[in-house]
Amino acid sequence: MTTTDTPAPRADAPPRGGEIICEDVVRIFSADGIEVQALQGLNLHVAAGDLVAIVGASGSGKSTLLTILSGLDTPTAGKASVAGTDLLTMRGRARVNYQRHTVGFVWQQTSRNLLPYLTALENVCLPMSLAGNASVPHAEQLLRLLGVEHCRDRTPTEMSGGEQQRVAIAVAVANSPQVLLADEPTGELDEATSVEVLEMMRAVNAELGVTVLIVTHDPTVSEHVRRTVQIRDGRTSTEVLRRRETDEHGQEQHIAEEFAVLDRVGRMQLPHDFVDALELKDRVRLALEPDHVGVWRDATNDPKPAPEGDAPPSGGSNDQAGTSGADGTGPTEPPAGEETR
Ligand SMILES: Nc1ncnc2c1ncn2[C@@H]1O[C@H](COP(=O)(O)OP(=O)(O)OP(=O)(O)O)[C@@H](O)[C@H]1O
Repeated sequence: MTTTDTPAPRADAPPRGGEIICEDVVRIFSADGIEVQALQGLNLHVAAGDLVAIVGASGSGKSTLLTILSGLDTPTAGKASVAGTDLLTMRGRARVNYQRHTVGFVWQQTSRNLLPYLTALENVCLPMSLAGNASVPHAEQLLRLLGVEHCRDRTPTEMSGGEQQRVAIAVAVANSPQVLLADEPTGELDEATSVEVLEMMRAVNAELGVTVLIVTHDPTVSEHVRRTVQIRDGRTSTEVLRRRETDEHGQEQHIAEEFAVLDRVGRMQLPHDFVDALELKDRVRLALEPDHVGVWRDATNDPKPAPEGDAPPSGGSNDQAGTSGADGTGPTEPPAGEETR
C-alpha cells in the first residue's frame, strides 16, 4: 500500500458539502411483466452541509432513493443531481469517479462496509489507495475523529458492532466526499450504541462539513438530526424540523415542528393521523382563507346536520383537517408544529 503525506483535513476547514436535488424523480422496476413504481415523482432538496434523516415505512422507496443517490442505479425519469453531478446522464468513468470521490456510503451490514482480513487502518487506507493518494496520517486522524484510534490494528472480528460502524464512517469519508449516504447505519446496533454512531455522524458533518443523508427505520435517529423527511408511497410527504431555543428562564428547549411537503405543482399528502381522525376519504372540501387553507370531510352523503358556526364553503360538517397559511400560522392559529400534529 503506497503512502503519501497528504495533509489531513483541518477541523476548522470551511464546509465543503454537496447539494442534493431531486425533482419529480420516478423509478419504475419491471419484474415478471409487472411494473412497480418505487418512486412516484419524488422531490427533495438537501442544502450543502446539512444533516438529514429519511424515514418511511417498509417499501416506501427509501433504499431506491439511496441507491440512486449513490450512483448504483439510475432514475427512470425526473432530475437528480448531487454536488452538481447529473445522475441521469452520468456514464462509465464518470460514475466510477462519482462513487470514489463525490459520495461515501455506510451500509447497514458491517460486512458490506469493511474487508474482514484488513485492519481498521488498512480499511481506511484502501479507498485512498484506489484513488492513488493513500495517507496513513490522514487515516489515523479519521480514526481519532471517530473515536476508534484504539482499533487501528484490529480486524473487524476484533471490534464491537459500534466500533465497526465508526470505522465504516472513517472509510466512507476517507476520500473527502462531499456527501455521506448511510442506509440503516444503526440497524444492527443496540440503542446506546446507535446513539454513539449517530453522534459520530454529527461529528463528521460538523467537523468535515460533509452533507449527510441517513435512511432509517429507527425513530430515535430523527432526534439527532435537524431535519427528518418522511417518504410515503415513493414521494416526500412530511418533514420535521428540530431546533434548540433558550426560553426566558434560560432553559434550553427542544422545538420540533412538523410540515407537510408541497411539491412544485401544489400537491401535498395529509398526514395519516389527520386522515384517520376525521375519516377523510375519496374527496375533501377545500376553502382558501386569508391566511390558511381549510380542509373538510366531504359530508355530501352524511346524515348528520352541519353544526352552526365555522362551516365549510358549501355545506357539510365543520371537521377541519388542517390549516396552512402563507407563513404557516395565523393570528389565532397554533404554531405550525402544533397544527400538523
Ligand atoms: N429491483 C427491484 N425490482 C422490483 N421491485 C423493486 C426493486 N427494488 C425495490 N422494489 C420495490 O420498490 C418499492 C420500494 O422499495 P424500497 O426497497 O426502496 O423500499 P424501502 O422503503 O427501502 O423499504 P425497506 O425499509 O423495507 O428497505 C417496493 O415495493 C419494492 O418491492
